Amino acid sequence: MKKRLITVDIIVAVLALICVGLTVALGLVSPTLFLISVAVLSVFTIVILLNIQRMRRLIARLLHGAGYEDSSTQHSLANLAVPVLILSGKNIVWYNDAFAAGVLTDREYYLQSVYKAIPGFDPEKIARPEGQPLEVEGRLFTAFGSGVARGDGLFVAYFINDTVLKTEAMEYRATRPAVLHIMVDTYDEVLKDLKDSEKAALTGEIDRVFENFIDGTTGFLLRLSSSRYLAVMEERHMAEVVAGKFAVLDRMREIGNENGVVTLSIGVGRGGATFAECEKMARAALDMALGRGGDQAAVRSADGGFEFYGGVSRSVEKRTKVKSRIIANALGDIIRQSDSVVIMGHRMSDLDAIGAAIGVLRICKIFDKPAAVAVDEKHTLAGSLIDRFRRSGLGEDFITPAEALEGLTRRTLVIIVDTHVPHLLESGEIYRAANNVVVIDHHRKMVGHIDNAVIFYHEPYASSTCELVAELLQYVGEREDRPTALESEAMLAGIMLDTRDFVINAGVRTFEAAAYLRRMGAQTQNVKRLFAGSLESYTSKARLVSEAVLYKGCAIVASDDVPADSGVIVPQAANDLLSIEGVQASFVAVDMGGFISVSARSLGEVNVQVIMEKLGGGGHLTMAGAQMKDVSLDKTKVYIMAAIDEYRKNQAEEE
Ligand SMILES: Nc1ncnc2c1ncn2[C@@H]1O[C@H](COP(=O)(O)O[C@H]2[C@@H](O)[C@H](n3cnc4c(N)ncnc43)O[C@@H]2COP(=O)(O)O)[C@@H](O)[C@H]1O
Ligand SMILES: [Mn+2]
Repeated sequence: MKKRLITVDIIVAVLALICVGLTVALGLVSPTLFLISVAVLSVFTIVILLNIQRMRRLIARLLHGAGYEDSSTQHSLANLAVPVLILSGKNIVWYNDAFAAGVLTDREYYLQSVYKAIPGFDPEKIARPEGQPLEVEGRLFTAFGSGVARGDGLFVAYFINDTVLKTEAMEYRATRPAVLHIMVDTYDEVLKDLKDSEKAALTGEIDRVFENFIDGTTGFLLRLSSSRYLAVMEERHMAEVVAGKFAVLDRMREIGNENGVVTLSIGVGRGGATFAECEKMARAALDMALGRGGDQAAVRSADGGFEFYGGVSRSVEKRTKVKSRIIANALGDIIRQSDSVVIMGHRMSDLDAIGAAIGVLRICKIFDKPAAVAVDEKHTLAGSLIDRFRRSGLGEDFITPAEALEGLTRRTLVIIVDTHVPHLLESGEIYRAANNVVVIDHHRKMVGHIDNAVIFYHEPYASSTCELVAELLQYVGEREDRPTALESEAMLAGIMLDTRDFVINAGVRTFEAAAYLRRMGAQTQNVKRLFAGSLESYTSKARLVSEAVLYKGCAIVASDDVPADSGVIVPQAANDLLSIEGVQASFVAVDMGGFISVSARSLGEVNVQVIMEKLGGGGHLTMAGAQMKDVSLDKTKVYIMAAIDEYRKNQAEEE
């Protein structure tokens, strides 16, 4: 077909050249005849131009073959109510009346390029079983076709007008419900000690922000209590709220007084099949937002995934001693009802995990229950603490996970400390084999957390798990049931680790817990000794610190120059880097042989949790980490820098 087109083009060009040549020759022989022939030529050209569409149609008929004319195929396609188009290569050579009336309606398109006539037209996509969605003249079609997708063969395309179906489907999706559970985190704090008129002015400001938030939508917002709201909005508006990264969090944070700023926690359920399902998802999402420290939005989608927005401010301590007392009573009851207790922390346990486990062990001893701490002593960062207990004749308190598993019965209680996600446990097998599980943890809520615990004591506002356990100890047993000095020092070590010696996250309750442990005989100099390392590890740590480069207020180290058993020197180097002037956050990445481990720290101005989440890790605002497989150190450094870039960009936008 292409060849035929070229032949026609050549013949037309040759004839035109002959005409021009003859006219010129005539002009040389007779100027009068020349003028006549020019006039005839002009009239001829005008006639051709006036009939160009008819000629195109004629040529098109010639091109798609005389055999096709008047054929039964042609008649069946011509009369078909479905718009049909025939192409030769990229050129439109035929279409039926339904196509002219319903697809390209403005003029004729014979011998025109289909790509110009129908932008986006793709023969390969059209030939797929699901066809190609196309928009032509404001109408929506799905085009199906067959034939030679490219080249010079014939290609037949059918156009199904599904404008109504698609617009209604879009409208259906855009009007799906999204449910939002909203909590004003700091309501009581900011209103504390205010005069009635001041309270009215401040709550008026809060209401105005909420009104502006919902007014731009077709949804509604209901106040459930002074600090709790429920909103329902259409998916089209929810998508805008998400695209705007929940700007309402920032608007609200602009309100405040000397007591603090107003922060929100928002849980969103979207994509559920019913209102009830979305509401349930929203509740779970709010739980997650609060569990991560508040001042953020958590969005739960139908596939069970979470997305988080915000979370830039420091969390406000929101705990009550009443809750501690209730938990202590409930824990006492369940320990009493069990035959034995196994306590375990997270993998690569540290002083907070083992310190808290030792505290819980004391609670079990108060109730006279056989109990032990399951720990993998080959992979622990709390070796100095466990050794100290062994040297004091208390080695039997520590057993291997395999031994614990062997002794597990239906009535064994498993108490998990310092983590709340199954994949970080010292032993997933012990957890899975347990009938009764209790969780005590202070980490920000993570996706996929343990959901079958009889007691889930989760306090993201606590500095450490040891702080929580030290409080529980004060409410169990009789007056004389007290932790020993050795146990108190173990718990104080956990608090000092997670607060970096009371610098980070140390609230009133932290100091109260520390004071209690001091009263129980804990000596800080003994605790400090648990942190002491060898000269070799000190030198390695100093080397790591010296390799730091500064980038956008952050110190970054990427090194393979660490001893095989580098243990605590990596997090310690990250801690030390924060003492350098101008460093707001530190990131130390090392090759652990098989994977890259990153320790990230900040003093609170930078949320390292958000940055580490971009690398697949997590943690807290001031202390986070990530582990990466199949990636080089250099690449890790690039990823860290990119995550810092994005964080700084978001920070700048929020300011
Ligand atoms: N992949 C991850 N997902 C979620 N959360 C993660 C992930 N990887 C790490 N995290 C959390 O991030 C923080 C920080 O972890 P880190 O490894 O950098 O630091 C922990 C210990 O290695 C470190 N540590 C232990 N002993 C000492 C010591 N003697 N001196 C200094 N530092 C030490 O302290 C961190 C303790 O963290 P904790 O268990 O959370 O209390 C951490 O939360 C990870 O869970
Ligand atoms: Mn820990």
